[in-house]
Amino acid sequence: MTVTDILTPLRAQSPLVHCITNYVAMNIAANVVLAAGASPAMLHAVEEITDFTPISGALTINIGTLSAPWVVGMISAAETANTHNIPWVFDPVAHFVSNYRKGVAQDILSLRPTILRGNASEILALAGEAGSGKGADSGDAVEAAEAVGVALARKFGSVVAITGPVDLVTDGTRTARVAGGSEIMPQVTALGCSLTALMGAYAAVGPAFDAALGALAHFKVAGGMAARQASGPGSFQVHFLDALAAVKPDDLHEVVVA
Ligand SMILES: Nc1ncnc2c1ncn2[C@@H]1O[C@H](COP(=O)(O)OP(=O)(O)OP(=O)(O)O)[C@@H](O)[C@H]1O
Ligand SMILES: Cc1ncsc1CCO
Ligand SMILES: [Mg+2]
Repeated sequence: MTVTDILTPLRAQSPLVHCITNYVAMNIAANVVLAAGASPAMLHAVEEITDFTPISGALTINIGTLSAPWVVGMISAAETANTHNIPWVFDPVAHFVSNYRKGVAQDILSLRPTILRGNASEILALAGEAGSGKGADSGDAVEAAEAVGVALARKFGSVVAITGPVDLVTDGTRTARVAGGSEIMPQVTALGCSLTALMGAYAAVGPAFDAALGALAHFKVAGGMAARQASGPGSFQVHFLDALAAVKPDDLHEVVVA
């Protein structure tokens, strides 16, 4: 399967991406979206949703550091996106760590995100399967979550992206895998959250499956480039932003393996 070139229109249009994300991810996610070529805005107050979500090219919702007032904003933003046909991406960070978070994740999922993006432990737990996730970090293999990913895609009409050493994306019928990147990537916090934000930018300019695949490939290519320059997780972050900006549309085909 080849990657449809959505990166060219992404950079040409630089879509506005409304990101509701966590305190850990806000800065790096905004920098990732900018480096790739789009325009992020981080806001979550329910009072701003009716003005802001409809003028955005896409919405992303990440529950990494949630609290009750934020949840009201998240639900309102997802409903507003649905009303206005704005694509939105859901990242159910560590939703299995508390009953509260579990319930919030199911409430947001029931609103049928355009794309669901999580690590293998998060995707497994959405279907009630006990995995080995440790907080925000995955303890499960992507392959172990594949069947659940396909079932969730069919149930909610979402494209499901499961990340790890080899990423998997499915719409319930088609499946593609993306290899590459670097073992340093999970050692840098909030890179998955940043990928969710970038997926929003891709979804603003292309169909959901192609958008998810394009964003996954963009991360893997940039991760590989950055790892060749970096001497550890710290310098990796700097090189990763440079690499995201340097990636060319044709580079993305190299990492799609099936
Ligand atoms: N072992 C690995 N080798 C290569 N790439 C990896 C590896 N683990 C993760 N990645 C890549 O790192 C990026 C983030 O995926 P990951 O599964 O770590 O997200 P996450 O657990 O949600 O992260 P976070 O919650 O810290 O934001 C993806 O692009 C993924 O392909
Ligand atoms: C470490 C961490 N804790 C809550 S959100 C987050 C960022 C990675 O998901
Ligand atoms: Mg995550």
